[in-house]
Formats: sequence, structure tokens, C-alpha cells
Amino acid sequence: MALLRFDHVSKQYPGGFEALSDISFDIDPGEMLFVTGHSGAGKSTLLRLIHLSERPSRGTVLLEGKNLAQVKTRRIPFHRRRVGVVFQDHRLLMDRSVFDNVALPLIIAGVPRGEIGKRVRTVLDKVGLGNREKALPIALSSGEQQRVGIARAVAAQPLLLVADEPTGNLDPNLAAEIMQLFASLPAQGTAVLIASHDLHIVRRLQKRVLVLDHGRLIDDYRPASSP
Ligand SMILES: Nc1ncnc2c1ncn2[C@@H]1O[C@H](COP(=O)(O)OP(=O)(O)OP(=O)(O)O)[C@@H](O)[C@H]1O
Repeated sequence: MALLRFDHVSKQYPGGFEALSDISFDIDPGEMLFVTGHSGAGKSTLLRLIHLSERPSRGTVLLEGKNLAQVKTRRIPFHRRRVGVVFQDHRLLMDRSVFDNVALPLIIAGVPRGEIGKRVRTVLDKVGLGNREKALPIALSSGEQQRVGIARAVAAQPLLLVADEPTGNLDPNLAAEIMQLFASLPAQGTAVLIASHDLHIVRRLQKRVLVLDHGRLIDDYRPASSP
């Protein structure tokens, strides 16, 4: 069964503008892929329908066969244990330590206290910040802050991680490093969908690419080496 399915999904924003038109595709468990397209093509909108910041106007989005329309607004924090989100601007709490930033969603999600410390330290080690858990985000570089954002999303052990332009503010070397971090997640069972308009990065990773153009899915490209 597909992990995620878009079935003839359209999204109109208030005012009537159609940001996505009749989109259908599947994502397999543990798959890594990109969604690309010009500014305004609908990339962020597509991700918002997955992490439930927006709802479709027509069609259905299914996670493990279950229609996301059935997820009530008050259950969205629980949905985000299964679907993690990484934003370009990190959205870290600047007055809380690195440890607290990663731990907070786990506390909200009701993960037992005893497990939280272990999980936070494991993911911070994974993103190379095991020695910075007491630091405030302000003391970290932009790339390090982005890694905290990724650690925070990964700590909940999501089935799917969606990332919106996660390397947009980073220099090319750091961007490549962050992409390698994403590329390591499928081996641990997390599928990854990254919105990016940076074709250089997208091509280099040789993964499946969904191409949006004015809200339409115009290509679903799979390189020969991609699973
Ligand atoms: N809340 C909103 N209300 C009305 N229109 C919106 C809203 N959010 C996005 N749009 C419009 O929907 C279209 C798609 O926007 P979206 O942010 O999904 O594109 P994008 O491909 O992510 O663009 P970018 O690369 O510039 O971030 C745009 O024309 C945008 O102006």
C-alpha cells in the first residue's frame, strides 16, 4: 500500500485562485523525492495539504489508506507525529535550548518523560549536534539551526518528513550537507518529500522529482537508479 496518495486533489484559496489542479501521485514507504517548479507553482500548498495546514477543495489525500479529511483540527498535533515538517526559516524557540527545542514536540505529543531524553540525544547525535544540546539557537550558525529543525522533526520518528525549501538560506556546501542528512532518513524508515526550486541540488541527488507548473503536475520523473 502507498504511504501517501493524492487522488485528484485540487486546492482553491479564498478568492477562488486555484493553486493546485487535479493532482494524483503516490509515495511509497521510505521513499525520498522532490517537488519542484517555478515560484507560485504550488509546492508549498502541496506540502500544506500533507501536514494539514490546509485542506483540499476537491479530491482526497490518504496516509496509509486513511483519508486525512477525517483528521479533526484538534488531532493535528498527533498527525504531526506521523508527518514531520521542516521549514526554511527553522521556526525554533530562540529562548529555549537546543535540547528543549527538540524535546518540546515530544512532550506535547505525550511521549513518556523517560524516553524523551534518550530520543533527543540520539537525534542530536545523528545531526552532528550532540555536544550543543545546552546552547541557545542564537549561538548556532544557520546550518546548525537548520539541523536542529530537522532533529526536532525526526525525533517523533515520523513515517513521512516534508521539508519546504530547507536549504534556501544556506551556502552550497551546507546545503549539500543538509541534503545528505535527509538522504540518510529513508534507511531508517522515514519517507522524505522536499520542496525545492534549486534544480542544481535536485539533479545532484538523482531522486524522483514531481514537477509542478501553475498548479498542475506536469512530470513525475524517476531516474533509472532511483528505487
Ligand atoms: N493563503 C493563500 N491565499 C491565497 N492565495 C495563496 C495562499 N497561499 C498561496 N497562495 C497562492 O497560491 C499559489 C501557489 O502558492 P505556493 O506558495 O504553493 O507556491 P510555491 O510553488 O511554494 O511558491 P514559492 O516557490 O514562491 O514558495 C501562488 O500563486 C500563491 O500566491
